[in-house]
Amino acid sequence: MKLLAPSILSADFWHLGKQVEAVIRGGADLIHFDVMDGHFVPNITFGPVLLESIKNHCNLLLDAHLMIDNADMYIPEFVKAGADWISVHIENNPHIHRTLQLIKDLGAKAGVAINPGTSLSAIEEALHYADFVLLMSVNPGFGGQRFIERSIERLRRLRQMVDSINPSILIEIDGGIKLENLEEVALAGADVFVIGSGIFSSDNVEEQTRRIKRKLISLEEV
Ligand SMILES: O=C(CO)[C@H](O)[C@H](O)COP(=O)(O)O
Repeated sequence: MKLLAPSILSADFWHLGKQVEAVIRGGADLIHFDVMDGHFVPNITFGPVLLESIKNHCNLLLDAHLMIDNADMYIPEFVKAGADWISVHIENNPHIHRTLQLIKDLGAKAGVAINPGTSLSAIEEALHYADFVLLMSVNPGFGGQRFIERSIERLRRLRQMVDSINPSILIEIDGGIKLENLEEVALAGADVFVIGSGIFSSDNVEEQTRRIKRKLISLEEV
């Protein structure tokens, strides 16, 4: 199963509700939230209040990618606000077992996220207890960046690691994914596709979501 997770980071916030409705009609599986604190990454976005207001009008799973320091302190608030999936970074969460367990104990799916410059070996141990891995294919902080080509090779290696250590884990890829490189990324082993500018920069967000979702469905049969 290939899942589509539009990232609202690139949405038009004046029309946020309408844009979320458009991706739902277009076939999105999750809504992805890029939570940034201006410390771990050089940008500031939003917190649990925004998730909560969307949760109240949306039946899709909400996927919160926490690019923040002191994640343990905020995880309960994100779960309370309606986050179904939460990912935290290996780079600034040294007690990753405890943090992932906290997410699971609160009833959400727990993901470990990894930056392009971090060796995959850093998450090997966490694969035994995570529900998903979020592989960054750009340096986190901003939407609309170019896909880092080496991510394909990393994705292939991660697929092998996951298949041998814990095949139930889903691999989510995030950054620079467009309709044009979807096939290459899917064939390298991704299960969940976070797409921001590749959806929200379109004049027709609903149709663009539908095109991407159709492509993902066709790739499930490959
Ligand atoms: O995590 C992110 C940035 O830190 C974004 O989710 C990611 O970059 C998606 O945006 P785009 O599809 O435009 O690259």
